[in-house]
Amino acid sequence: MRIITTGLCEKFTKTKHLCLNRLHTCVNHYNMSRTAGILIIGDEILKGQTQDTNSVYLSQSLHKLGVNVRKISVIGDNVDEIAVEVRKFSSDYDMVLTSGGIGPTHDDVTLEGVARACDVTIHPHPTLVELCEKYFGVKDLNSPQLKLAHVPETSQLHFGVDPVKKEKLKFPLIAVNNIYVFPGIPVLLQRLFTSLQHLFKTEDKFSTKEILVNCLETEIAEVLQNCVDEFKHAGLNIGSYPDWSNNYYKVRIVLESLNHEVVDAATQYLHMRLPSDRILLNYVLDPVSLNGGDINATNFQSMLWHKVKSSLEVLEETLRKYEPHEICVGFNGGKDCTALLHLYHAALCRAGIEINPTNFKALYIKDKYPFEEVEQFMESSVIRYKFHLTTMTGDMKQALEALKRDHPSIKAVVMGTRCSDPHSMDLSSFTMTDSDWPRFMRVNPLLHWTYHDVWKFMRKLYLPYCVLYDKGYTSLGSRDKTERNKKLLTTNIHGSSMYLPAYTLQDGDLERNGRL
Ligand SMILES: Cc1cc2nc3c(=O)[nH]c(=O)nc-3n(C[C@H](O)[C@H](O)[C@H](O)COP(=O)(O)O)c2cc1C
Ligand SMILES: Nc1ncnc2c1ncn2[C@@H]1O[C@H](COP(=O)(O)OP(=O)(O)OP(=O)(O)O)[C@@H](O)[C@H]1O
Ligand SMILES: [Co+2]
Ligand SMILES: [K+]
Ligand SMILES: [Mg+2]
Repeated sequence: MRIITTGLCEKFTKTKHLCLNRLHTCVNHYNMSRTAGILIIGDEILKGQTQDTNSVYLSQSLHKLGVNVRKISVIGDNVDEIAVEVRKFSSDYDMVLTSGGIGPTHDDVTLEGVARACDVTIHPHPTLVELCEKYFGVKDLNSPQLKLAHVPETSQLHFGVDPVKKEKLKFPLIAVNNIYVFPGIPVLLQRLFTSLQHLFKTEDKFSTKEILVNCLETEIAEVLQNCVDEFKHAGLNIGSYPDWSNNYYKVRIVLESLNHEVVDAATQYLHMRLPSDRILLNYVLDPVSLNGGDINATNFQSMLWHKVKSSLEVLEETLRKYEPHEICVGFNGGKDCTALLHLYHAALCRAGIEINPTNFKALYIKDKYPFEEVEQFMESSVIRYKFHLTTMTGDMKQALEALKRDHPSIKAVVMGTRCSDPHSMDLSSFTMTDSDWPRFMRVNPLLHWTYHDVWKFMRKLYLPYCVLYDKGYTSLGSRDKTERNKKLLTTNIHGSSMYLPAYTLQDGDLERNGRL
């Protein structure tokens, strides 16, 4: 390997360093980027009374600007502790960003801490005094209003310009050496940061690639370690993040470097060594935003496409017969209504109906012992699809009576019932409820779908579904009356028993095996 030792890397003039030839990669390029430390200050955060969002905002924003955030620290409103931490951060990192503690009350001591860290005193800054006097109409230097004008002697004031309105902001960001003192109020902090990005911006940009794998972390740890070793001089950062809630992958591998060639090479390295059938290549992060555009002939085998088309026709007919606010989807987090919900959303989009909680409604009849996982999934579905969920409790008939009474505009319930469900053989696409039931039109677009059709549809489109279906459940009722399907019980390579996911069930007729 040829080693260039002459001169400085064109990108990094900070330190003289070696460049390894092949990838033109600098030893520890990654670690040589501009570094930052973030200090979150406030007793309320340590007590858990306020949730800190500023560190998330700052670290994301700095990362986008090519800054390597090395540490986030949370400390209380204590001058000594602030001074110690600021001093350490200031010498350890290229820049320090603090949040909080610059208000007018006794517990706002950040600027005092910063002054002490820099061995300077606090004084009233003429520009700030003038600003505060104008803003608050108070002239007394000892007033709380003018406390805001007392800053470390060597402070620099940075006046930002609103990137949209192009107006100069009223209050500046206070900086002492490499320490930037932000207010704790998130909107103020964000406004200041966006208006002063140039202070933090670097020449660098992180290049990032993701590999999603459907393996356990234990199964890929060795390959990842080999990759780390292989690229250890190339300035590569690899993260492995398990996701327990995703239905399609178990681990997200993130590769990152300031040199995109390193990321490309490492990605290729991993693609060659990870089990290829476990790597997700076309994962769709947000199937909902496709507005049903993914529901087309190319995505499905012809038999299933035929059924999908018929179901959409039933939904189109429903939308001709009823106003959107007269329709709701019977949604209990089960697999059939999850597929249905997506189809109905697509039908609304295709009909040019705006997606909002008035036009898109669902009904949940909650029984006494719901699975927590089901309810979590339902909550995330509400956010994902932006529908209004009406929740009714009690026995199903009573709940439907209450629905009639409390929501008289609802005339039709779209359901995920299939012919193979109990008592469902003779249903049609449009069947009124039985005479001894509260009267609603039951719309059944999925009647002719099989168990496997539902899974093929959902998994092809990467629709999220309730995690219980990945843990051996194949049909869901209440918690006290639902078990995993024994047909999915198997033994893993280490000899312990485990359940396979619902979509692997061979015989669809056995889907209700776990229903007691
Ligand atoms: C909106 C709605 C209308 C229903 N109408 C009837 C009905 O008319 N006759 C009936 O026997 N069951 C009716 N049911 C009950 C369902 O057929 C079924 O028993 C129930 O959804 C429980 O299904 P599961 O056993 O698969 O969980 C209705 C359910 C809902 C949500
Ligand atoms: N408690 C409920 N609240 C609202 N709708 C319901 C409820 N129970 C059933 N439904 C409607 O009836 C349909 C048929 O119920 P079923 O339990 O067979 O299907 P699922 O819950 O979608 O899936 P799974 O068969 O896996 O449980 C559902 O798809 C849904 O539209
Ligand atoms: Co170099
Ligand atoms: K990890
Ligand atoms: Mg169910």
